[in-house]
Amino acid sequence: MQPKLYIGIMSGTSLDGIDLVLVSFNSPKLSLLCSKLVPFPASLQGELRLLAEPGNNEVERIGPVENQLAECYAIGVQQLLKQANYQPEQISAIGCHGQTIRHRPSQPQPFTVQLGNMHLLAALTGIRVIADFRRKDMAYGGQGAPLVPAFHQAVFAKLGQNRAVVNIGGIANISLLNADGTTTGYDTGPGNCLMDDWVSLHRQLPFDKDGAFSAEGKLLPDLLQHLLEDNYFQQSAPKSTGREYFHLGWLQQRLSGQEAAADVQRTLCRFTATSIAKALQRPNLTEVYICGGGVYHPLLMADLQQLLGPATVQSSSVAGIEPDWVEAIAFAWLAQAFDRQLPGNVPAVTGARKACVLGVEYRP
Ligand SMILES: Nc1ncnc2c1ncn2[C@@H]1O[C@H](COP(=O)(O)OP(=O)(O)OP(=O)(O)O)[C@@H](O)[C@H]1O
Ligand SMILES: CC(=O)N[C@H]1[C@@H]2OC[C@@H](O2)[C@@H](O)[C@@H]1O[C@H](C)C(=O)O
Repeated sequence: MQPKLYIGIMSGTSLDGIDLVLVSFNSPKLSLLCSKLVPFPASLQGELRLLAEPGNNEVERIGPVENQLAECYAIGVQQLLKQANYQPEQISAIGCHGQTIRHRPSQPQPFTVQLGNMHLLAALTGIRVIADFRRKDMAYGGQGAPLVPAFHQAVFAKLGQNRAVVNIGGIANISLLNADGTTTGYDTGPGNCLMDDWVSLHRQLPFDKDGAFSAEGKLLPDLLQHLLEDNYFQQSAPKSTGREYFHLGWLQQRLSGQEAAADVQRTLCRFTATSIAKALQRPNLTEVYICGGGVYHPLLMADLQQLLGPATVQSSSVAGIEPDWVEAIAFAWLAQAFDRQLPGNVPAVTGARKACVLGVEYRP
């Protein structure tokens, strides 16, 4: 059978830009043909940041931003196809996550919002788009997140071994790929988002490059303890969260104001590592694969290795997938699962009442 080509588009909670991948699926094998990061224009990034904070006359602003997102996604698709030397007619579909601006899975009327005018994306690219992956899972009582565990299971699991995959983006999420073939997982809490907010406040940098700011500070054990006391960490799974919960205000409420800025940064790094490590505690865990931007923070990786040993903590690249592209590949994978009418959610992860085919089709 001819391999099928899919494009995956992910723009995550860090708001650094759009990850695009071109993937060839020749079931059960997949190969990454081309990848690209398209940064957000500063004005769109600013708008998205504001829309992700509740209460800024969002309704009037959402419309234009949805169109601008579609335009940016389409530019990325065109650049990706040019770079890889493919034509739109050769692509089966684009799997597009959209841009999350609100995620409230646990209130009496749960909802999640991913922006992006997917009709416009289909019209601009001439390619079918599969999007709106989260809301069907929610309609069946699920959290609508995390969705990557099904993909992690398909590519990283090995029967007889307890493995874990950890995505450390703005928010961190884990997939536990158990020796018996079952998969569980959830959002563990902040990944890089609080470190990003803190270094931006004190050093006017978008993120703590190579962990330099964290490395200047010392760990504040009382603050670490205080941060870990938040109710989110006591809740049992299924659970998922977002930047509307873990933001700068959340951190500032827990500070005395006497702390040195670098010490807070060091403690935030340990906080992310500890919340992940606590979630992964189990006998006979052998391999932990890390993806997402957190893999480039050396102190975070060292903290994780220290807390999780004797399991090995390594980049997902050792298992054959570059850490920068795991999430975008997952959305290409979810689009091909839609086309094959295969379930995309893992009910044991999201808490949904049933396994569902996820996504909605937008035709050009
Ligand atoms: N060299 C580096 N040193 C330290 N941190 C880095 C480095 N490169 C990337 N990061 C971190 O990774 C983040 C981006 O990660 P990623 O692109 O995985 O997030 P995302 O996909 O937007 O988020 P999410 O998975 O929550 O949707 C940056 O904001 C930064 O904190
Ligand atoms: C609502 C939403 O967009 N959640 C994201 C976010 O970023 C990481 C974590 O929080 C995860 O739950 C999810 O993304 C991945 C792709 C997921 O659904 O698996």
